[in-house]
Amino acid sequence: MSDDRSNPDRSSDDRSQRVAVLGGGSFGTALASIAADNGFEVRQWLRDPALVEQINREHRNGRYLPDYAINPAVKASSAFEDVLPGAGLVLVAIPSQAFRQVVRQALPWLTPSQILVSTTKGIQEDGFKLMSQLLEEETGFAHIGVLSGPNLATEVAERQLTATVIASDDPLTRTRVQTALGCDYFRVYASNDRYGVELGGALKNVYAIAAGMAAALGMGENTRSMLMTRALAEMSRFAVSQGANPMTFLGLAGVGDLIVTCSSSRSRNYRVGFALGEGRTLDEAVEALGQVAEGVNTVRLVRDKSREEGVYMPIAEGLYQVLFEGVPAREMARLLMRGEQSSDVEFVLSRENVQQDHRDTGGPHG
Ligand SMILES: NC(=O)c1ccc[n+]([C@@H]2O[C@H](COP(=O)([O-])OP(=O)(O)OC[C@H]3O[C@@H](n4cnc5c(N)ncnc54)[C@H](O)[C@@H]3O)[C@@H](O)[C@H]2O)c1
Ligand SMILES: O=P(O)(O)OC[C@H](O)CO
Repeated sequence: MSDDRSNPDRSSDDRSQRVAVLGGGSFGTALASIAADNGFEVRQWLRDPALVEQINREHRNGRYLPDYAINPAVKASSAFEDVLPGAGLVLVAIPSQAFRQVVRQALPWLTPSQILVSTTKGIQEDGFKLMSQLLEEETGFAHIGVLSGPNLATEVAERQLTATVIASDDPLTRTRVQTALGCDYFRVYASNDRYGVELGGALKNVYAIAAGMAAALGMGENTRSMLMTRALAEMSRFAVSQGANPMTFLGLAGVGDLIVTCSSSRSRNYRVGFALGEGRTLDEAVEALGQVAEGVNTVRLVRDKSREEGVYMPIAEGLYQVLFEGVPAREMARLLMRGEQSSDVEFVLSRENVQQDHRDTGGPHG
Protein backbone atom coordinates (compact mmCIF):
# COMPACT_ATOMS: atom_id res chain seq x y z
CA MET A 1 0.00 0.00 0.00
CA SER A 2 1.18 3.51 -0.70
CA ASP A 3 3.30 5.33 1.86
CA ASP A 4 1.23 8.50 1.69
CA ARG A 5 -1.47 6.86 3.83
CA SER A 6 0.97 6.09 6.61
CA ASN A 7 0.94 7.95 9.90
CA PRO A 8 4.14 9.94 10.50
CA ASP A 9 3.79 9.58 14.30
CA ARG A 10 3.96 5.81 14.25
CA SER A 11 6.91 4.32 16.11
CA SER A 12 8.53 1.07 15.04
CA ASP A 13 7.67 -0.37 18.49
CA ASP A 14 3.98 -0.01 17.71
CA ARG A 15 4.32 -1.60 14.33
CA SER A 16 6.02 -4.65 15.75
CA GLN A 17 2.75 -5.41 17.54
CA ARG A 18 0.01 -7.03 15.51
CA VAL A 19 -3.56 -5.77 15.26
CA ALA A 20 -6.34 -8.31 15.78
CA VAL A 21 -9.95 -7.78 14.74
CA LEU A 22 -12.73 -9.98 16.10
CA GLY A 23 -15.66 -9.99 13.69
CA GLY A 24 -16.03 -10.41 9.95
CA GLY A 25 -18.76 -7.84 9.27
CA SER A 26 -18.37 -4.67 7.25
CA PHE A 27 -16.91 -2.42 9.93
CA GLY A 28 -14.49 -5.01 11.28
CA THR A 29 -13.28 -5.68 7.74
CA ALA A 30 -12.87 -1.99 6.90
CA LEU A 31 -10.86 -1.36 10.09
CA ALA A 32 -8.65 -4.40 9.48
CA SER A 33 -7.79 -3.05 6.07
CA ILE A 34 -6.94 0.43 7.39
CA ALA A 35 -4.53 -1.01 9.95
CA ALA A 36 -2.93 -3.09 7.20
CA ASP A 37 -2.70 0.03 4.98
CA ASN A 38 -0.86 1.63 7.89
CA GLY A 39 1.77 -1.11 7.77
CA PHE A 40 0.53 -3.30 10.64
CA GLU A 41 0.34 -7.04 10.47
CA VAL A 42 -3.39 -7.74 10.86
CA ARG A 43 -5.27 -10.90 11.78
CA GLN A 44 -9.05 -11.07 11.59
CA TRP A 45 -11.18 -13.64 13.39
CA LEU A 46 -14.53 -14.72 12.01
CA ARG A 47 -16.76 -17.74 12.39
CA ASP A 48 -17.50 -18.62 8.81
CA PRO A 49 -14.73 -20.78 7.24
CA ALA A 50 -15.94 -20.03 3.70
CA LEU A 51 -15.57 -16.29 4.34
CA VAL A 52 -12.14 -16.87 5.92
CA GLU A 53 -11.11 -18.67 2.76
CA GLN A 54 -12.47 -15.90 0.53
CA ILE A 55 -10.70 -13.14 2.47
CA ASN A 56 -7.39 -15.00 2.36
CA ARG A 57 -7.60 -16.04 -1.28
CA GLU A 58 -9.52 -13.25 -3.04
CA HIS A 59 -8.97 -10.43 -0.50
CA ARG A 60 -12.68 -9.75 -0.61
CA ASN A 61 -15.54 -10.10 1.90
CA GLY A 62 -18.37 -11.15 -0.41
CA ARG A 63 -20.96 -11.34 2.37
CA TYR A 64 -20.53 -7.89 3.94
CA LEU A 65 -18.35 -5.71 1.68
CA PRO A 66 -18.50 -7.30 -1.76
CA ASP A 67 -17.25 -4.30 -3.74
CA TYR A 68 -14.19 -3.55 -1.67
CA ALA A 69 -10.62 -4.81 -2.10
CA ILE A 70 -9.15 -5.81 1.27
CA ASN A 71 -5.47 -5.17 1.88
CA PRO A 72 -3.79 -8.57 1.23
CA ALA A 73 -1.82 -8.17 4.47
CA VAL A 74 -5.05 -8.98 6.38
CA LYS A 75 -5.01 -12.68 7.25
CA ALA A 76 -8.28 -14.23 8.38
CA SER A 77 -8.87 -17.28 10.54
CA SER A 78 -11.66 -18.88 12.53
CA ALA A 79 -9.22 -19.94 15.27
CA PHE A 80 -8.46 -17.49 18.07
CA GLU A 81 -5.00 -19.02 18.51
CA ASP A 82 -4.06 -17.82 15.01
CA VAL A 83 -5.28 -14.30 15.67
CA LEU A 84 -4.78 -13.19 19.26
CA PRO A 85 -1.32 -14.20 20.52
CA GLY A 86 1.13 -11.37 19.76
CA ALA A 87 -1.58 -8.79 19.11
CA GLY A 88 -1.00 -5.45 20.86
CA LEU A 89 -4.40 -4.07 19.90
CA VAL A 90 -7.63 -6.07 19.68
CA LEU A 91 -10.66 -4.46 18.01
CA VAL A 92 -13.96 -6.16 18.83
CA ALA A 93 -16.59 -5.69 16.08
CA ILE A 94 -19.22 -8.23 17.10
CA PRO A 95 -22.95 -7.39 17.47
CA SER A 96 -24.00 -6.71 21.06
CA GLN A 97 -26.08 -9.86 21.43
CA ALA A 98 -23.05 -12.10 20.76
CA PHE A 99 -20.38 -9.77 22.19
CA ARG A 100 -19.97 -11.28 25.66
CA GLN A 101 -20.06 -14.84 24.35
CA VAL A 102 -17.30 -14.16 21.78
CA VAL A 103 -15.10 -12.37 24.33
CA ARG A 104 -15.52 -15.33 26.69
CA GLN A 105 -14.48 -17.74 23.95
CA ALA A 106 -11.44 -15.57 23.18
CA LEU A 107 -10.42 -15.15 26.82
CA PRO A 108 -7.83 -17.97 26.99
CA TRP A 109 -5.79 -16.19 24.27
CA LEU A 110 -6.05 -12.66 25.68
CA THR A 111 -3.39 -11.10 27.95
CA PRO A 112 -3.56 -8.05 30.27
CA SER A 113 -0.99 -6.05 28.29
CA GLN A 114 -3.29 -6.05 25.27
CA ILE A 115 -5.45 -3.07 24.41
CA LEU A 116 -9.11 -4.03 23.91
CA VAL A 117 -11.39 -1.70 21.97
CA SER A 118 -15.08 -2.16 21.24
CA THR A 119 -16.51 -0.80 17.99
CA THR A 120 -20.02 -2.06 18.75
CA LYS A 121 -22.89 0.39 19.23
CA GLY A 122 -25.33 -1.54 21.34
CA ILE A 123 -26.50 -2.29 24.87
CA GLN A 124 -26.69 -5.61 26.68
CA GLU A 125 -30.07 -6.27 28.25
CA ASP A 126 -28.79 -7.84 31.44
CA GLY A 127 -27.79 -4.86 33.61
CA PHE A 128 -28.08 -2.30 30.78
CA LYS A 129 -24.36 -2.70 30.10
CA LEU A 130 -22.31 -1.11 27.33
CA MET A 131 -19.78 -3.24 25.45
CA SER A 132 -16.67 -1.77 27.04
CA GLN A 133 -18.17 -2.64 30.42
CA LEU A 134 -18.47 -6.24 29.21
CA LEU A 135 -14.82 -6.15 28.11
CA GLU A 136 -13.86 -4.94 31.59
CA GLU A 137 -16.03 -7.49 33.36
CA GLU A 138 -14.87 -10.44 31.30
CA THR A 139 -11.15 -9.65 31.26
CA GLY A 140 -10.42 -7.32 34.20
CA PHE A 141 -7.78 -5.68 31.94
CA ALA A 142 -6.73 -2.04 32.26
CA HIS A 143 -6.44 -0.93 28.64
CA ILE A 144 -10.03 -0.65 27.44
CA GLY A 145 -11.51 1.73 24.90
CA VAL A 146 -14.38 2.47 22.55
CA LEU A 147 -14.33 3.55 18.92
CA SER A 148 -17.39 5.52 17.80
CA GLY A 149 -18.50 8.32 15.51
CA PRO A 150 -20.10 8.91 12.07
CA ASN A 151 -18.52 5.87 10.42
CA LEU A 152 -20.63 4.09 7.82
CA ALA A 153 -18.42 1.09 7.04
CA THR A 154 -18.95 1.23 3.29
CA GLU A 155 -17.72 4.84 3.15
CA VAL A 156 -14.72 3.98 5.31
CA ALA A 157 -13.99 1.10 2.94
CA GLU A 158 -14.21 3.50 -0.01
CA ARG A 159 -11.65 5.69 1.76
CA GLN A 160 -14.01 8.65 1.99
CA LEU A 161 -12.79 11.31 4.41
CA THR A 162 -14.07 10.15 7.81
CA ALA A 163 -13.53 11.12 11.43
CA THR A 164 -13.87 8.81 14.39
CA VAL A 165 -13.36 9.00 18.16
CA ILE A 166 -11.30 6.76 20.39
CA ALA A 167 -12.59 7.12 23.93
CA SER A 168 -10.72 5.79 26.91
CA ASP A 169 -9.46 7.06 30.23
CA ASP A 170 -6.24 5.21 29.46
CA PRO A 171 -3.81 7.39 27.45
CA LEU A 172 -1.96 4.37 26.02
CA THR A 173 -5.19 3.03 24.54
CA ARG A 174 -5.94 6.36 22.89
CA THR A 175 -2.45 6.71 21.41
CA ARG A 176 -2.21 3.14 20.14
CA VAL A 177 -5.55 3.35 18.36
CA GLN A 178 -4.66 6.69 16.80
CA THR A 179 -1.41 5.14 15.55
CA ALA A 180 -2.96 1.95 14.22
CA LEU A 181 -5.96 3.50 12.47
CA GLY A 182 -5.20 7.18 11.88
CA CYS A 183 -4.36 8.08 8.29
CA ASP A 184 -5.08 10.82 5.81
CA TYR A 185 -8.66 9.70 5.13
CA PHE A 186 -9.50 8.34 8.61
CA ARG A 187 -8.97 10.92 11.36
CA VAL A 188 -9.00 9.54 14.90
CA TYR A 189 -9.88 12.08 17.59
CA ALA A 190 -9.41 11.28 21.26
CA SER A 191 -11.91 11.62 24.12
CA ASN A 192 -11.72 10.59 27.72
CA ASP A 193 -15.52 10.34 28.12
CA ARG A 194 -15.74 6.65 27.33
CA TYR A 195 -19.23 6.29 28.76
CA GLY A 196 -20.73 9.27 26.92
CA VAL A 197 -19.13 8.32 23.60
CA GLU A 198 -20.31 4.75 23.87
CA LEU A 199 -23.83 5.66 24.97
CA GLY A 200 -24.14 8.16 22.10
CA GLY A 201 -23.26 5.44 19.59
CA ALA A 202 -25.92 3.11 20.96
CA LEU A 203 -28.69 5.72 21.31
CA LYS A 204 -28.47 7.24 17.84
CA ASN A 205 -29.57 3.93 16.30
CA VAL A 206 -33.02 4.38 17.84
CA TYR A 207 -33.51 7.72 16.09
CA ALA A 208 -32.14 6.41 12.80
CA ILE A 209 -35.03 3.94 12.74
CA ALA A 210 -37.46 6.81 13.34
CA ALA A 211 -35.78 8.90 10.61
CA GLY A 212 -35.97 6.07 8.06
CA MET A 213 -39.63 5.66 8.89
CA ALA A 214 -40.27 9.40 8.45
CA ALA A 215 -38.56 9.32 5.05
CA ALA A 216 -40.66 6.38 3.87
CA LEU A 217 -43.81 8.16 5.02
CA GLY A 218 -42.88 11.06 2.73
CA MET A 219 -42.25 13.52 5.53
CA GLY A 220 -40.47 16.68 4.44
CA GLU A 221 -37.06 18.05 5.35
CA ASN A 222 -38.57 20.38 7.97
CA THR A 223 -40.07 17.42 9.77
CA ARG A 224 -36.89 15.37 9.57
CA SER A 225 -34.81 18.27 10.84
CA MET A 226 -37.18 18.64 13.78
CA LEU A 227 -36.92 14.92 14.45
CA MET A 228 -33.12 14.97 14.57
CA THR A 229 -33.06 18.04 16.79
CA ARG A 230 -35.53 16.59 19.25
CA ALA A 231 -33.63 13.30 19.08
CA LEU A 232 -30.42 15.02 20.13
CA ALA A 233 -32.21 16.64 23.06
CA GLU A 234 -33.73 13.28 24.03
CA MET A 235 -30.43 11.39 23.79
CA SER A 236 -28.63 14.02 25.83
CA ARG A 237 -31.37 14.08 28.45
CA PHE A 238 -31.16 10.33 28.84
CA ALA A 239 -27.36 10.34 28.91
CA VAL A 240 -27.30 13.00 31.63
CA SER A 241 -29.75 10.91 33.66
CA GLN A 242 -27.19 8.09 33.47
CA GLY A 243 -24.34 10.37 34.59
CA ALA A 244 -22.75 11.16 31.17
CA ASN A 245 -21.34 14.53 30.13
CA PRO A 246 -23.85 16.30 27.83
CA MET A 247 -21.02 18.12 26.01
CA THR A 248 -19.95 14.81 24.47
CA PHE A 249 -23.25 14.81 22.56
CA LEU A 250 -22.17 17.93 20.68
CA GLY A 251 -19.25 16.00 19.22
CA LEU A 252 -18.70 13.36 16.53
CA ALA A 253 -19.98 10.49 18.64
CA GLY A 254 -23.18 12.39 19.48
CA VAL A 255 -24.67 14.77 16.93
CA GLY A 256 -22.13 13.67 14.28
CA ASP A 257 -23.22 10.05 14.32
CA LEU A 258 -26.87 11.03 14.74
CA ILE A 259 -26.78 13.09 11.53
CA VAL A 260 -25.18 10.41 9.37
CA THR A 261 -27.31 7.55 10.65
CA CYS A 262 -30.56 9.53 10.40
CA SER A 263 -29.76 10.67 6.84
CA SER A 264 -28.22 7.73 5.05
CA SER A 265 -29.89 4.82 3.32
CA ARG A 266 -26.57 3.02 3.89
CA SER A 267 -27.43 2.83 7.59
CA ARG A 268 -28.96 -0.49 8.56
CA ASN A 269 -31.07 1.12 11.28
CA TYR A 270 -32.39 3.72 8.84
CA ARG A 271 -33.22 0.92 6.39
CA VAL A 272 -35.20 -1.02 8.98
CA GLY A 273 -37.16 2.17 9.74
CA PHE A 274 -37.74 2.82 6.05
CA ALA A 275 -39.13 -0.68 5.55
CA LEU A 276 -41.47 -0.19 8.52
CA GLY A 277 -42.61 3.13 7.07
CA GLU A 278 -43.41 1.31 3.83
CA GLY A 279 -45.75 -0.91 5.82
CA ARG A 280 -43.63 -4.00 6.44
CA THR A 281 -43.72 -5.75 9.79
CA LEU A 282 -40.68 -5.65 12.05
CA ASP A 283 -39.86 -9.28 11.28
CA GLU A 284 -40.06 -8.63 7.54
CA ALA A 285 -37.90 -5.51 7.82
CA VAL A 286 -35.20 -7.29 9.84
CA GLU A 287 -35.23 -10.31 7.57
CA ALA A 288 -34.94 -8.19 4.43
CA LEU A 289 -31.93 -6.40 5.94
CA GLY A 290 -30.05 -9.66 6.59
CA GLN A 291 -27.71 -7.88 9.04
CA VAL A 292 -27.95 -6.57 12.58
CA ALA A 293 -29.72 -3.25 13.23
CA GLU A 294 -28.79 -2.66 16.87
CA GLY A 295 -31.47 0.01 17.34
CA VAL A 296 -34.30 -2.55 17.35
CA ASN A 297 -33.08 -4.01 20.61
CA THR A 298 -31.85 -0.68 21.97
CA VAL A 299 -35.24 1.03 21.65
CA ARG A 300 -36.81 -1.61 23.87
CA LEU A 301 -34.09 -1.35 26.52
CA VAL A 302 -33.96 2.45 26.52
CA ARG A 303 -37.74 2.81 26.62
CA ASP A 304 -37.93 0.50 29.64
CA LYS A 305 -35.07 2.29 31.36
CA SER A 306 -36.55 5.74 30.71
CA ARG A 307 -39.85 4.63 32.26
CA GLU A 308 -38.04 3.12 35.22
CA GLU A 309 -36.07 6.31 35.85
CA GLY A 310 -38.71 8.87 34.83
CA VAL A 311 -36.81 10.39 31.91
CA TYR A 312 -38.93 12.08 29.24
CA MET A 313 -38.29 10.27 25.92
CA PRO A 314 -41.35 10.68 23.70
CA ILE A 315 -39.63 9.56 20.48
CA ALA A 316 -38.25 6.34 21.96
CA GLU A 317 -41.64 5.68 23.57
CA GLY A 318 -43.51 6.28 20.30
CA LEU A 319 -41.08 4.15 18.31
CA TYR A 320 -41.44 1.34 20.81
CA GLN A 321 -45.19 1.38 20.29
CA VAL A 322 -44.79 1.20 16.50
CA LEU A 323 -42.22 -1.61 16.66
CA PHE A 324 -43.71 -3.76 19.37
CA GLU A 325 -47.33 -2.76 19.91
CA GLY A 326 -48.61 -2.47 16.35
CA VAL A 327 -49.35 1.27 16.44
CA PRO A 328 -49.29 2.60 12.83
CA ALA A 329 -46.22 4.76 12.16
CA ARG A 330 -48.18 7.66 10.66
CA GLU A 331 -50.51 7.85 13.63
CA MET A 332 -47.57 7.87 16.02
CA ALA A 333 -45.90 10.77 14.17
CA ARG A 334 -49.06 12.89 14.59
CA LEU A 335 -49.35 12.02 18.26
CA LEU A 336 -45.72 12.97 18.84
CA MET A 337 -46.23 16.44 17.34
CA ARG A 338 -49.21 17.03 19.59
CA GLY A 339 -47.53 15.84 22.76
CA GLU A 340 -44.19 17.57 22.20
CA GLN A 341 -42.90 20.01 24.77
CA SER A 342 -43.80 23.68 24.21
CA SER A 343 -40.37 25.16 24.92
CA ASP A 344 -37.48 24.73 22.48
CA VAL A 345 -34.03 24.40 24.04
CA GLU A 346 -33.77 22.98 27.50
CA PHE A 347 -30.66 23.47 29.56
CA VAL A 348 -30.11 20.38 31.58
CA LEU A 349 -26.92 20.35 33.55
CA SER A 350 -27.22 17.46 35.92
CA ARG A 351 -29.01 14.24 36.66
CA GLU A 352 -30.82 15.96 39.53
CA ASN A 353 -32.08 18.67 37.15
CA VAL A 354 -33.56 16.09 34.78
CA GLN A 355 -35.48 14.44 37.54
CA GLN A 356 -36.56 17.72 39.16
CA ASP A 357 -37.73 18.98 35.76
CA HIS A 358 -39.98 15.98 35.37
CA ARG A 359 -41.36 16.38 38.87
CA ASP A 360 -42.11 20.05 38.04
CA THR A 361 -43.68 19.46 34.63
CA GLY A 362 -45.41 16.21 35.39
CA GLY A 363 -43.32 14.60 32.53
CA PRO A 364 -44.78 11.65 30.63
CA HIS A 365 -44.45 9.24 33.53
CA GLY A 366 -44.22 11.83 36.30
N1 LIG B 1 -21.33 -1.44 9.66
C1 LIG B 1 -21.14 -0.18 10.00
O1 LIG B 1 -21.31 0.74 9.20
C2 LIG B 1 -20.66 0.12 11.39
C3 LIG B 1 -19.97 1.30 11.61
C4 LIG B 1 -19.57 1.61 12.90
C5 LIG B 1 -19.84 0.75 13.94
N2 LIG B 1 -20.50 -0.39 13.69
C6 LIG B 1 -20.76 -1.25 14.84
O2 LIG B 1 -19.84 -2.31 14.79
C7 LIG B 1 -20.46 -3.54 15.14
C8 LIG B 1 -20.01 -4.56 14.16
O3 LIG B 1 -20.52 -4.15 12.92
P1 LIG B 1 -20.17 -4.78 11.53
O4 LIG B 1 -20.83 -3.94 10.51
O5 LIG B 1 -18.73 -5.02 11.38
O6 LIG B 1 -20.82 -6.20 11.51
P2 LIG B 1 -22.19 -6.88 11.77
O7 LIG B 1 -22.89 -6.21 12.86
O8 LIG B 1 -22.94 -6.96 10.53
O9 LIG B 1 -21.67 -8.37 12.15
C9 LIG B 1 -20.40 -8.55 12.69
C10 LIG B 1 -19.86 -9.91 12.56
O10 LIG B 1 -20.22 -10.61 13.76
C11 LIG B 1 -20.50 -11.93 13.42
N3 LIG B 1 -21.33 -12.55 14.42
C12 LIG B 1 -22.63 -12.36 14.67
N4 LIG B 1 -23.02 -13.15 15.67
C13 LIG B 1 -21.93 -13.87 16.06
C14 LIG B 1 -21.67 -14.87 17.02
N5 LIG B 1 -22.64 -15.34 17.81
N6 LIG B 1 -20.44 -15.38 17.11
C15 LIG B 1 -19.46 -14.95 16.32
N7 LIG B 1 -19.63 -14.00 15.38
C16 LIG B 1 -20.85 -13.47 15.26
C17 LIG B 1 -21.15 -11.85 12.05
O11 LIG B 1 -21.05 -13.10 11.42
C18 LIG B 1 -20.29 -10.79 11.39
O12 LIG B 1 -19.14 -11.38 10.85
C19 LIG B 1 -21.97 -3.32 15.09
O13 LIG B 1 -22.57 -3.75 16.27
C20 LIG B 1 -22.15 -1.83 14.83
O14 LIG B 1 -22.92 -1.23 15.86
C21 LIG B 1 -20.90 -0.74 12.44
O1 LIG C 1 -25.55 0.76 9.69
P1 LIG C 1 -25.87 1.22 11.09
O2 LIG C 1 -27.23 1.80 11.21
O3 LIG C 1 -25.55 0.15 12.09
O4 LIG C 1 -24.89 2.45 11.40
C1 LIG C 1 -23.56 2.36 11.12
C2 LIG C 1 -22.72 3.32 11.93
O5 LIG C 1 -22.98 3.19 13.30
C3 LIG C 1 -22.81 4.76 11.49
O6 LIG C 1 -21.88 5.51 12.22
